[in-house]
Amino acid sequence: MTTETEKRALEDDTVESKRIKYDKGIAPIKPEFIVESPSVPADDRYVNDDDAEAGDRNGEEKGKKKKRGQNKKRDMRQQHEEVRLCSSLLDPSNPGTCRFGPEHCRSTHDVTTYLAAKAPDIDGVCPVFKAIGYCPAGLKCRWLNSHYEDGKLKRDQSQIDAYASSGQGEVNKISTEAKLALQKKKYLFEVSDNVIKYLDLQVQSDENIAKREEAKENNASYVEAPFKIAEKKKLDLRGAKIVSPLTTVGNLPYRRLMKTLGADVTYSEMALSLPLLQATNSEWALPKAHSSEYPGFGVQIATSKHWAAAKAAEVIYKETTHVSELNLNCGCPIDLLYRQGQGSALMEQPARLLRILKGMNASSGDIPVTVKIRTGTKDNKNTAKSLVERVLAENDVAAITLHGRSRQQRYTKDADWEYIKEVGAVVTEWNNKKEEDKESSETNRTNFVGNGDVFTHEDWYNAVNTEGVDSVMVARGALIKPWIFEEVEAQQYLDKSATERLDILRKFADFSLEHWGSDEYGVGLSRRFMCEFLSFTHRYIPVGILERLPPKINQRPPQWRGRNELETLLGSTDYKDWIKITEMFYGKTGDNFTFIPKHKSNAYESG
Ligand SMILES: Cc1cc2nc3c(=O)[nH]c(=O)nc-3n(C[C@H](O)[C@H](O)[C@H](O)COP(=O)(O)O)c2cc1C
Repeated sequence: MTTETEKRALEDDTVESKRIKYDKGIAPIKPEFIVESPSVPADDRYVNDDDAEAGDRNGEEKGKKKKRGQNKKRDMRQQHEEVRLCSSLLDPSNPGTCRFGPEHCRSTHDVTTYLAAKAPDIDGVCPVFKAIGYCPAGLKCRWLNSHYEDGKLKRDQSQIDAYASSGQGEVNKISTEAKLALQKKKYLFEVSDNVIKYLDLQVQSDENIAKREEAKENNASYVEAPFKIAEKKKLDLRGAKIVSPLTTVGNLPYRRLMKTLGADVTYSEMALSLPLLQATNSEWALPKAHSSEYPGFGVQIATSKHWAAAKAAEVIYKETTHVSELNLNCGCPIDLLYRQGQGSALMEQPARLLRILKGMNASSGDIPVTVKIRTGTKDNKNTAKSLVERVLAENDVAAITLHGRSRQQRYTKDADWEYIKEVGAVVTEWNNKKEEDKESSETNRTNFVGNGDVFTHEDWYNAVNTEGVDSVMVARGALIKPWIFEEVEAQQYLDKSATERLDILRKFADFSLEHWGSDEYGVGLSRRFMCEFLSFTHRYIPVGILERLPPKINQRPPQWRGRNELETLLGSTDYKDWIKITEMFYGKTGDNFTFIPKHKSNAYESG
C-alpha cells in the first residue's frame, strides 16, 4: 500500500517532472488553451530551423540521411498561365512591339482568346494600382476589372504623381548593358584586376615562405599595393535595430515590411559571387532593395575565392546605388557551400578569408566591408576570437557580426552570449587602441554585433547592453514576431490581436504584389513567399495565452487553440492552413500553384 506521504511525494514528482519538462523547452501555455487530443503529431508540428536556413540552396548532404518529413528538392518555380498573352499587348490600346513577330511568338496575340481563357478576377481593387496609380501587369492583372473599363486600362494620375514625388521604388537594378558585358565576359574590372594581381603575388610569396609565422614577419617587406583604398562611407550600428540576412524569407517585400515595423538595418539574402559575375537574373534579384531600406541596407555575398570576391565587390559598387555595406558570409553552415569552401568553411581558412576581405575592401569603392562569422565550425572549439584578432590587425572592416553558435551545433543549443562578450572585449580593446593612436576614433571604428536567440525586448536590451556589443542582429525573432522592434521601442510585450497580425500579413501581400507583379505568375510567387513567411509566423504564441513570461524562441508548445478562430488559424502548423490564409489576400489558389513545405512529406496539390 502506498502511504499518504509516499503518494504526495509521487504527485510532487509528477509536478516536478512536468516543471522540468517546461524547462527543457516546452512553452507554458495556459491549460484552457491546450488542445487535449492533438490532431497533429509533435514531429509534424515543429519546424527545423536548419532546413529553413538552407533555403533552396541545400544540396544533398553526403552520408546524411534525409530527416523525417524533410523535403529537399523543392522546385518552387511557379507555373505560367495556360494561354499566355504576348507582353506587347499588356495594354492593347497602346501596344508595344513583339520582338518575335506575331507569327513566331509563342504567346497569343489574340486578346479575346486570352481574356476568355483567363482565370476569373480576384475580388477587390488591385493593390498595385492602388499604390502606384496604374498597373504594369495590364490585361494580365488578376484584379483586372478594378482598372479596366470599355476596353481601356485606367490610370489614376494624381496617385501616379503622388507616387513619383514620394521618391519610392526599387533600387539596385543592374543595367542591361552591364549584365550583357558580364555574360559575354567583356565587363571592365578596372580596379579588381589590379587588386587580384597584387593579392596573387602575395599568395605566391606566402607559398615560398615555409612557415606562416615567418610570412607574417615578412609582411612589411611586401611591395606597396598599386591602388588606393577609397575612403569608405561611415557605418554606425550602435543601438541599431538590425534584421539578419535571411535566405528566401528575407526577400525584398519582407524587408520593406520590417522597415515599416521599426527596423533600421536590413540585409539582402546571401548572394553567391560566381552567379553574380555570370549575371544570372536570379542572383541579381538579391541585391535589389526598396528605397526605404537605404541608408541601412547591406548586401551579403558568399564566396571562396579572393578574385571572385574582388570582382563581385567592384560590380556591386559600380552597378548599384543604394548599398550601405558589403557583408561577407562566413557563417553559412549548409553542406553544399561548406564543401565548396564558402560560408563557415572560411573560418577554417583564415588566410583565405583575410585575402577575400582585402580584395573586397580594395574593390568596393566607398562601400564599407563587414563580415558575419560564427563561434567556429566545431563544437567546443571556438575559433572566432583569434580570427577576430587577425581580421582587426590585417584588415579594415567596418563591422563584425558574431552568431554565438558553431556550424556543428546548428540551432540545437542556445547561442553562447558569454563568448560573444569575450570576443566583444577584443573589438573594444582594438577600438580603444585606435582611439589612443589617432586623433579621431570615429573615422574607422569597427562595430561589433552579437547575434543569436533574441526574441523579446528583454533579450534585445540584455544583448545590446552586453559589454563590447554595439548592437544585435535578429533573425528568427523578426520572422516569428515581425513587430519585435515595436516591442523594443515600447519596452514591453505587445499582445497583438489576430486582426492586427493579419494586417501585417496584408501589408506583406501588398508589397509582394508590387514586387512580383499582380499577374498569375506574380500572385503565385507572392503566395509562395507568404507561405514561407507563415512557416515562421505560425510559431508565435500570443503572450495572452502563456502562463508565464518570458517566451523563449526555442520553446515548443503543446497543440493550442487561440482566443478566437483567426488566432487559432494563424497558429496552425498545417501548411494547408497557411495556403488558406494566403487566399484572404491572393484569392483562391488555382491549379497552377506549387508549394512544397520544407518539413512535410507532401507537396501541395490543388483541387
Ligand atoms: C530561414 C533562415 C535563413 C537564413 N539565411 C541566412 C543568410 O542568408 N545569411 C546569413 O548570414 N545568415 C542566415 N541565417 C542565419 C541568421 O542570420 C542568424 O545568424 C541565425 O538565425 C541566428 O539568429 P537568431 O537566433 O536570431 O535566429 C538564416 C537563418 C534562418 C532561420
